[in-house]
Amino acid sequence: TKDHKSVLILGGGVAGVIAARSLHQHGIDDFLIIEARDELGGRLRSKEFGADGRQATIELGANWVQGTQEGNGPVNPILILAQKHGLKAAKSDYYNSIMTYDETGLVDYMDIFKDAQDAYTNLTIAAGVRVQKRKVDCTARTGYSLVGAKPKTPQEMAAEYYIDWEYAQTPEQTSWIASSWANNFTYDVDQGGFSDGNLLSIDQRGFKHFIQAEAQTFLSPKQISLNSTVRTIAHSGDGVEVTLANGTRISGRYAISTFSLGVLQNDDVLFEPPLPAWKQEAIHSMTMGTYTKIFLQFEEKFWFDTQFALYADRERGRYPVWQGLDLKNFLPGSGIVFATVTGDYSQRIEAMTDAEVQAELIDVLQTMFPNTTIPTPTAFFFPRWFSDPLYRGSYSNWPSGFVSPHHTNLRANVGNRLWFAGEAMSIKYFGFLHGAYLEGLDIGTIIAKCVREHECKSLPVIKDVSNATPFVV
Ligand SMILES: Cc1cc2nc3c(=O)[nH]c(=O)nc-3n(C[C@H](O)[C@H](O)[C@H](O)COP(=O)(O)OP(=O)(O)OC[C@H]3O[C@@H](n4cnc5c(N)ncnc54)[C@H](O)[C@@H]3O)c2cc1C
Repeated sequence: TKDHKSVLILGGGVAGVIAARSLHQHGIDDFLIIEARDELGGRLRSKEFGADGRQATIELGANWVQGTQEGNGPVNPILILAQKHGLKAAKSDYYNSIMTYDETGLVDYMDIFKDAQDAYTNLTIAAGVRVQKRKVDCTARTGYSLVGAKPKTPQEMAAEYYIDWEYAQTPEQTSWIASSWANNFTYDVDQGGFSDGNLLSIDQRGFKHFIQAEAQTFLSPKQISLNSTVRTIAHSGDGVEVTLANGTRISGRYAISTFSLGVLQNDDVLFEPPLPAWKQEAIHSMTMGTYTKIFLQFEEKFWFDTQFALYADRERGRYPVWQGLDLKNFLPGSGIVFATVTGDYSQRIEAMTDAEVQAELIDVLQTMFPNTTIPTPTAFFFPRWFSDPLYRGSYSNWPSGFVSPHHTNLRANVGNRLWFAGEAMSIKYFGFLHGAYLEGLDIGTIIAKCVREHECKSLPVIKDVSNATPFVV
């Protein structure tokens, strides 16, 4: 055993760094962040992309501060950090700076696009009514159908997709109620949200800069162990012992696992003893979505001048959303454009070669721009989040079969010594950076109290998640 610490923080993403900062702020510095990669930031991952001499920093993972602040209302804590550390970001105009395409090229179907937004507003309002009436959750697809939105044409499906791509799963896979509150608590000022504004990081130090700079304000090198992959987490009433891939063992009185839901679901890290049944049920009942950005660089820009473009294919989810970076206020002259796919489509392309995916994208661009001969890109890249054993997807999404007690259990500690934090544990902001931040803050604060007072007050657990009314067959 190499070391003994008061607290082991497993994972150095936003939740891990902010948990560490909470401990520090409460006078506890005897902790160690154990991180598999060679830097802090987790799903804030940037990359130098482009042909030689024409490279730019692109974001493979999180890119937006989603929901900023309106007036003196509640502020997204990520915005505070971004401003504190001078992050360079541009205003993202999702709904106005957009052009629409289909299989015949440029076609204006903004009326359909607006109808889809109205349908989504109706969906969230109807979800609120269900909450008040204590009605059960259903899928967002059920919700859409009940508010009368039944997209059938490629344009209608693409317009609807422009809302659900954020959940990285289809309305069939997504909770009607939870997706609505997730939207409201981040974007809807009338419902206590931050704002409907979004800032896209174009900082050439990478979006990760804000969290790495924050870490530098309080962390010393001896509090971080990089390039250290955790294989097993042994936990008992006395503490936690972690074994790394190289055999090193590190122990702590407490541990906070901030690994993604996907990592917990796929046994990439083993718990000894295995996690209790109530915890496993919660872990496997939430879902991990995948959101994939596919980057292309060309010698010259030949595409739209708006920030976004929507492409309606006959197949729902086939390369529907495009974003240009070669724009004033973004990365002018970069020649970079990227498409986003999500969910099952992400998994599909992860199973293909880069060359195959590139060929499909060129094909779609050729359809969108029939009067241009699409040249060969000078650079091409997309990350494989779903297959990556450090993530197994991009972020969590709440399915309709996942009920509130499941969430209570997902968040709960196991015994007094093993705790959990990270975006998936945030009831209001699951999926988002600010969800990871607020969970790190909360659990770090709880553990600081545990360490100081030698006693821990557990989070609630519901051992048997049961129906209010039994099934009668
Ligand atoms: C493609 C994509 C786009 C996104 N877009 C946005 C966005 O625009 N805005 C937004 O708010 N959110 C966005 N998100 C979500 C946001 O990135 C996450 O919610 C947040 O970064 C999660 O932070 P975390 O600390 O909970 O987890 P993580 O960042 O996953 O931190 C966990 C850490 O554990 C490490 N780890 C994993 N396994 C091991 C192991 N065995 N041993 C040691 N270390 C390990 C990982 O390397 C990681 O650093 C996006 C995510 C992705 C992937």
